Amino acid sequence: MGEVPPEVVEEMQELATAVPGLKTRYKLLDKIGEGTFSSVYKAEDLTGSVIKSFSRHFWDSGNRQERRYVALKRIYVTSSPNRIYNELNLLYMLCGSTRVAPLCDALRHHDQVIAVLPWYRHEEFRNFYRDLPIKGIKKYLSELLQALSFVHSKGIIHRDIKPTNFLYNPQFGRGVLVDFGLAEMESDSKSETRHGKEMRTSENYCPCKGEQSSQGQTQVYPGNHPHHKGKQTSAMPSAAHSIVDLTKGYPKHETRRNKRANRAGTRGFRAPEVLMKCSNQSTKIDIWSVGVILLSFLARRFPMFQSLDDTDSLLELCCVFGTKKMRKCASLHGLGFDVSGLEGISEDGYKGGLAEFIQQLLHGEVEAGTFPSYSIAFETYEFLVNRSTGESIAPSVEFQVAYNYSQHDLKKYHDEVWSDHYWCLEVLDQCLTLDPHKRSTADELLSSTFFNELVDSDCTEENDDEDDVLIIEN
Ligand SMILES: Nc1ncnc2c1ncn2[C@@H]1O[C@H](COP(=O)(O)OP(=O)(O)OP(=O)(O)O)[C@@H](O)[C@H]1O
Repeated sequence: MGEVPPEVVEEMQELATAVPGLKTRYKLLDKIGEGTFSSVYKAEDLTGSVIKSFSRHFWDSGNRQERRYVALKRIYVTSSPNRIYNELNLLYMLCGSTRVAPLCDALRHHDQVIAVLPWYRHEEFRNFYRDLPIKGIKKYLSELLQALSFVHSKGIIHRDIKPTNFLYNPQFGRGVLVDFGLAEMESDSKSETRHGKEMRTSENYCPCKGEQSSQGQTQVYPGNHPHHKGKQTSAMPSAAHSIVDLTKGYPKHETRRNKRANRAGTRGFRAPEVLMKCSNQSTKIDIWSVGVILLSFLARRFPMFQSLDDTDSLLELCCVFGTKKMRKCASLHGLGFDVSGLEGISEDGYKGGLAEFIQQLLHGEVEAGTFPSYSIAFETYEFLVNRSTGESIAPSVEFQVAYNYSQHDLKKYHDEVWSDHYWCLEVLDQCLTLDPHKRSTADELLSSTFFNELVDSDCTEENDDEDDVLIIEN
């Protein structure tokens, strides 16, 4: 570890003083992260109790000393007690998976709250997303989806899936989900239900719920119940809630009530139903964010979407998917969608779907000659061009030299890599499906052909919480 800057040393001293008892159990070593709601420090577990109780969560790098390190997350005093309680409580519920960072210990003194997690040696996404080969992307996604499968099985939505919240080590092929600061129980996210009571009002009802039930079991709402036909009750939505009118803004004298829903998350990663204030949000919002990460890998862009507000974010999606699909998606959530005055947005978006979108992005880089022709990007580009034109691009000389491949090996390599790309694009389409009810679950994705070769090796997640012991002290 390099030299710790004096201001960080001072900050750590202040923290050790602010929380009596901390010094005897943990030795603060460095600051490793700073987010909106917390600062994170690397520390040594002086008593060894954390590692003893949570040993299976620590990644073995071959360096035994590393297994003594923990991460101390100091939650800022500006966070509301409810928020802190929510995060710690959810972390506690999620102790049973090695792909979710467990809460090993928690310290509190007055308004100072510290969560203790194992420390994970990981690589920053920015340093590897351009170069991870397709097999590496497969492993990354499999780790992330297994973490989500576990989280979702507990009925919890993470709400903030993004690369900085999934600590991944490309060398070990292991990843762990962190930061449950925005997470919530799926049942709570549906603002129609509070304290177990159904509260259907026009602000919190989303018609997609009816759509969902028509796809699964039938659910009767006053508006479509035979006895209520023609008798609109005031609590039911009469028409679209509000029009997402991207050109004209909102009507000045809007009489319809605005929709209310949880919109927490990080820009660029939020699912369309979050942007459209759907009150029937589910664990599928996390799957959308997985799709955005996968898009970054394949198109070599990070961040992929950068808009500052919800309207611009919807426009970005509109550029990719086209107005027809976005209108359909909006109507699912009881909204209109009007972009008639805007130029350059087509009805159909990329006709060849996400594959064509990625091809276009990579094409710019091919033209600029910014990536080597034996990289993952070149493989992806080659596959996409071949897919759209049916013509194979001749394997580059650099490629053959770099991998020392004979023609026979090259063909075998291509068959394998291309089938990986084919199935990978299928996973991408399933994640980035606009209709959340048609979007796949983490379990469905994990059983797709793309992950077949990993099934035997690592899709068996142990789920026995027994040896995880939580010690909470004031
Ligand atoms: N257990 C850990 N091991 C190693 N590094 C960690 C660990 N937990 C967090 N970090 C580092 O600290 C950063 C911030 O942590 P975290 O996301 O939990 O805080 P946050 O305040 O909620 O952040 P944000 O506002 O970005 O969501 C992470 O991106 C990561 O780099």
